[in-house]
Amino acid sequence: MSEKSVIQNQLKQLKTKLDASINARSQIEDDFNKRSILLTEFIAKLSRLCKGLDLELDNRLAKLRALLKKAAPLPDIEKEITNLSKLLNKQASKNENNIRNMHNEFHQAGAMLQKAKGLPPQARRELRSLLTENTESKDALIQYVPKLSELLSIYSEVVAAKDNIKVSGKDFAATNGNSAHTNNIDLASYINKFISILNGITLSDKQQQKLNKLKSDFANSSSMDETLLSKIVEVFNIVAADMEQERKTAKTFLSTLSGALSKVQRAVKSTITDSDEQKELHEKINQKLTIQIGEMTSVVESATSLTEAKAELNDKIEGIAQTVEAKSLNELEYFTSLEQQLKTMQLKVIELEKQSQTFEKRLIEQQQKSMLDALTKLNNRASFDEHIAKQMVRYHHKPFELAIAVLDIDDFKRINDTYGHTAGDKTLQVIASTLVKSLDDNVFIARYGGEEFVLVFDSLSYGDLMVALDSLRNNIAKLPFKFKNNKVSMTTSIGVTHIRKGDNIHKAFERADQALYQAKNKGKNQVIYSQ
Ligand SMILES: Nc1nc2c(ncn2[C@@H]2O[C@H](COP(=O)(O)OP(=O)(O)OP(=O)(O)O)[C@@H](O)[C@H]2O)c(=O)[nH]1
Repeated sequence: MSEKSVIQNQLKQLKTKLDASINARSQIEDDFNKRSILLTEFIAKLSRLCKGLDLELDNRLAKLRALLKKAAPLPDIEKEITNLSKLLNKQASKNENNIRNMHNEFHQAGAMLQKAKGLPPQARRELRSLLTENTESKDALIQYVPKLSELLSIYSEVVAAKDNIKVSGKDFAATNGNSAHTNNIDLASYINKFISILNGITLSDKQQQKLNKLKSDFANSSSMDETLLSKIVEVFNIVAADMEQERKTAKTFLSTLSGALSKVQRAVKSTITDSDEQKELHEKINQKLTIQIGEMTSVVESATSLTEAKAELNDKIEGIAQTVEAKSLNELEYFTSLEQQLKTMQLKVIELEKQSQTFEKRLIEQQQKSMLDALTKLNNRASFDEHIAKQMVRYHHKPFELAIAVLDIDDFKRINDTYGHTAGDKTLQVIASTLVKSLDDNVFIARYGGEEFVLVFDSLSYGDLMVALDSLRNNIAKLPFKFKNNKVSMTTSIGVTHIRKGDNIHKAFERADQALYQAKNKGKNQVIYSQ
């Protein structure tokens, strides 16, 4: 083999090693890309979950997403993640404060009730055990705060009324001899007020069943006795049990979230350290290579004969080959360790994804629940407000046959008074399901409150609307209700109007309500259209 071909051969081998080294390098780059995609996905998920919690948190997450999108340097990303962690902690302590206030409110009201005179012994015992059980502050749900406060104030009102009734009952009895009558009137209004509050509470399925049972027991109570007060205490217990459950779920989720975030933070940090060390090592190897190549050039320049040059060049090429080999080896090690980290991170993201899916599902369920009426399972008033607001926006953008109908059950009070509240509830449920069965799927149906329903039609002209509503009215009138062996028929009055140019929700609703009023005045069981 000639000297030239030996050198060519060695150069060829050298080139193959350099190619391998370039390949390893591009694999590392791919790996970096995969990592940042994972991190981006993670942050996107985090943003979705935290959306609306806090404006600053939303902004910080948006900033982090922007950094990831433009592939900003890792230290910048790490800094932003640290800020985010701090903010999440701040958010958590803000929540804690709210909860602590709520907790104090709960206890103050409880203490006040304990002082109330004439509290039956059983209710007093249960109240005491409720307060003792709840001495520790909870991570309870803020949305229950107003409901609980309302319940508490009603509870105190009932207790106060109980005392007043006793006193005024005596006075009344002295002059009139009819204290029982006064008692019943006050009791009915408290029961109605209390029931309408209970209707606004939506709990988990298990606790909701208990609450519904209590609601009907409560409605059937006829005297301000010990059982009635102990039932109110039971309502507290049920709500408190649901709050406890909610607290546990939220706590687990938040700790998983912050755990996952700190793991990601650690992974990003270790990537930075790794890549810094890697950079240093590469620089050293490159320096060594430059020196070795420089030495090769000076060998060629100072060589006096080809043989001398050949021997020296062989040595130098050997040296360079070893350096390149060391470089590839080092890159391979780095690649393997990165791959390992990537796998770990992938697992963490999968785990987090599962957790966030469960949490998201729960949030959606809760949101849906809060848009449904607990008794009839129809949309509730909040849901109607949201629906009609959207329809009005659509209408003002491009008018269409949008109509609102208000439907009210005739003489409903009679059912409650004659057959009891449970019969009244059952009637509401049967009428609700008749509305669903009688109307097309595209009609929006909601329980507006009490015995009043609201319907939204989005494609019927006057004639078709009146046919649909009259047939609905007829279907309800034909329902074969039977209470305490008596056949009872129920009728409804309906007021309806189309939305006009220049209408707002309030004006249109008022017009439908006026039409309903006319229907009632003209003898009930009819549909009146307002122009
Ligand atoms: N059972 C039951 N009754 C309810 C509920 N919400 C409201 N009510 C009762 O519905 C009745 C409504 O009575 P009124 O407003 O006098 O109306 P009405 O008897 O239907 O009379 P008209 O509307 O004039 O035909 C009251 O007795 C309320 O207590 C509920 O969720 N369940």
